[in-house]
Amino acid sequence: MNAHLARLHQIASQPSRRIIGLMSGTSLDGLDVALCRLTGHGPGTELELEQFRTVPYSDDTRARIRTVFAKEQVSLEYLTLLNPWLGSLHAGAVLQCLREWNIAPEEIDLVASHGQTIYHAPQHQHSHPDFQLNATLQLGDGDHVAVGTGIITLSDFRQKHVAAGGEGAPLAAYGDFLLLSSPDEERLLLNLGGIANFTYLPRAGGDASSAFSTDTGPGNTLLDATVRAFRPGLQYDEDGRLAAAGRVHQGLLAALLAHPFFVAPLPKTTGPELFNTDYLTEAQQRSGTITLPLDDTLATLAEFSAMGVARAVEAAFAERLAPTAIYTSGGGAHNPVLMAALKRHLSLADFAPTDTLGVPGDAKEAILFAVLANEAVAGQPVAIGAGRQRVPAVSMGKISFPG
Ligand SMILES: Nc1ncnc2c1ncn2[C@@H]1O[C@H](COP(=O)(O)OP(=O)(O)OP(=O)(O)O)[C@@H](O)[C@H]1O
Ligand SMILES: CC(=O)N[C@H]1[C@@H]2OC[C@@H](O2)[C@@H](O)[C@@H]1O[C@H](C)C(=O)O
Repeated sequence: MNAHLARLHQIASQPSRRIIGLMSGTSLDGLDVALCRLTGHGPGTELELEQFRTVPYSDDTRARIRTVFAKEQVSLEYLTLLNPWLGSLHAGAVLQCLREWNIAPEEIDLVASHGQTIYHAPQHQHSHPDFQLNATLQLGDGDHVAVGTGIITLSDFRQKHVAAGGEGAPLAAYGDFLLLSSPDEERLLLNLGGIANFTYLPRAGGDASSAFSTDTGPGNTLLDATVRAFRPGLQYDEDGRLAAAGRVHQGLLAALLAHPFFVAPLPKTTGPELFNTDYLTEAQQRSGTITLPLDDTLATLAEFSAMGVARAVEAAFAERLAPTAIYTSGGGAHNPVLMAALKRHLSLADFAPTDTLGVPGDAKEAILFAVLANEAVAGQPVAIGAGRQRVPAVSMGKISFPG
């Protein structure tokens, strides 16, 4: 037997595994590195987050990714070069973290690498009628991560989801279901990243077929892009200070919300391919607000993100009360203006960070991929959302051996 296959067999048979989850989201702030000890698999999975660090991206790395990120037309040569380059960069980041944590690569069982989403093209969003299909592309080749770290690596998690009828996202529901279901309450887990999404979790032991996750629209992506455009040098509106000084412009808000995405059935996904500065400019033109001051624009964009969330929650729970326990994660949870708007629109809910459930919000998505890798080697396809379109019961991740 191939020695790596034998090692993988042994890893799959262990009672627990040490898995490094890697995630780099749409905000391009850096690579999230979560060293997880996962005991068991399936709904009984126990997580111990041993270490977590975000390895910041340099301006050069950000610039390289932005050269192709969410763009319809790019240089194919550049894209080809970026794929192994990012894989090697991510491998280097893993080794750097392991050195800091005083852990040898041999002590790690698996790396679970999401890669960098470069383009997300669900059928409802892309513009090519020749292709009646969903597609999504993540770069950061898994073989490069495996060879660079010497650790068996699972990567490219989203393709199986697409192949089985999903949009390739959000995958959050699969990990949330395994780690965060509670017998005591139904939950909404709200992630406020570049794009916002939520997972609905029925009570543990209840009807798993009703669990699902959906994107709701922009989280921080339009806020960040606007700050970057008006204030070069700033990456985002820290603590929502600029937005807090502004006022919501109802005309611009209505123009921003006038898109079919907000009335499309759940679950659905989106990305900065749609929600970008062109989207904002077009809404400003329609509402005559091109000259609106920056603080008012940001206040309106925060309200827009919150209303996207509120509309998706209303759509999901049109026939009954929505769960009142909402647990937040992602960078937007640190934005008080966004949080205040959410609390106004979902006034019956109690909000708490996922940290109170033992899952630090900033690490949650990196942990998700460690959990998916754990299921792929030791568990079963995660069966949730049955009967709902676009929530296939699959195990995810492609396996790369280091030699
Ligand atoms: N103190 C803060 N005040 C305001 N906004 C903040 C603060 N801290 C983080 N953010 C916001 O959170 C963003 C980073 O969020 P996060 O890391 O969750 O995004 P991501 O993982 O890249 O996104 P996605 O989930 O879409 O992939 C920043 O770009 C910023 O907009
Ligand atoms: C295609 C893609 O990378 N989507 C991301 C993005 O960032 C947030 C939102 O849009 C979510 O759908 C997804 O990531 C998380 C980890 C998910 O799949 O659940």
